[in-house]
Amino acid sequence: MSALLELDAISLAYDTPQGLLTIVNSLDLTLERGHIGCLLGASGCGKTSVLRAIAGFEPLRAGRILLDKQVLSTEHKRVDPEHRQVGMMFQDYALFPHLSVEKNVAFGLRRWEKVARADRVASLLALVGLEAVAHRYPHELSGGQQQRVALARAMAPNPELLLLDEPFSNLDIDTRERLAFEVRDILKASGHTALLVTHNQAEAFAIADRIGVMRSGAIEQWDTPFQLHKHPVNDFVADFIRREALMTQRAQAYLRGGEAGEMVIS
Ligand SMILES: Nc1ncnc2c1ncn2[C@@H]1O[C@H](COP(=O)(O)OP(=O)(O)OP(=O)(O)O)[C@@H](O)[C@H]1O
Repeated sequence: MSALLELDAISLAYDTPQGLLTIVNSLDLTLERGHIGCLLGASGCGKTSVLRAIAGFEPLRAGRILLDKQVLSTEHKRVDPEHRQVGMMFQDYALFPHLSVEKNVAFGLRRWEKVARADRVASLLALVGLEAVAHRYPHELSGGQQQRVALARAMAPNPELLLLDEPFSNLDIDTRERLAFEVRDILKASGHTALLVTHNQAEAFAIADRIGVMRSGAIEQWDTPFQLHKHPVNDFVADFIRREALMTQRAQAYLRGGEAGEMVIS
């Protein structure tokens, strides 16, 4: 395995009327190619800011962001979002209401040759199980279907890295975890590397190969779900993980699979 995404001591801050507000201070993270990473933490700890910085929407105050060894951001340099090979799926899905499912997915492929574009859209719709609704409009879909359109649209140009901001937050609680497993299967089937943020532990444990537990702009532990559960590095991580011990049976089954990440239903 090789590192695809590297955050090397990144710092982020916002200009506010009260002065410069530092949100993230010297954060490190390495995500392997083909892995699904997840930033997990309470509201306001800086998860979305980190995602936006990786997408190129926020400047760095210090540190470096590298994708496949290419420097995307430093304090002095910022590659434009559209030139980063990074796809982002937003919390509200941001689907185009006047475009059909098919056309939403094809949106980022406008420069592709017609036949190649149609093939790509068809294979993505098959992957996310939406062939039957290809001609419907977003308002004619369930929340889960809309989420899968948004995922297919983000995956369409085949970005090196997918960023997913609270991808399940608009769905009801019963649907969330099921879809987290479904999205994991889709990402694994397509071989995509992805980083998502959530404040929901069951979702994180359902989907991720690596989870970063965040507190106040820092990652306390970046590890496998199994290690986080069994060997938290400090009291904060231990409390955080145990506090949400109401994880569903499927997440627990995934954990029982240990390091291999296989689901063990017992
Ligand atoms: N443009 C901005 N200007 C000033 N402060 C901001 C800005 N964007 C975010 N913040 C602040 O930065 C902190 C981190 O915000 P961020 O959205 O990254 O956190 P988060 O962990 O993703 O939270 P949530 O789970 O609620 O989305 C918060 O205190 C937020 O109020």
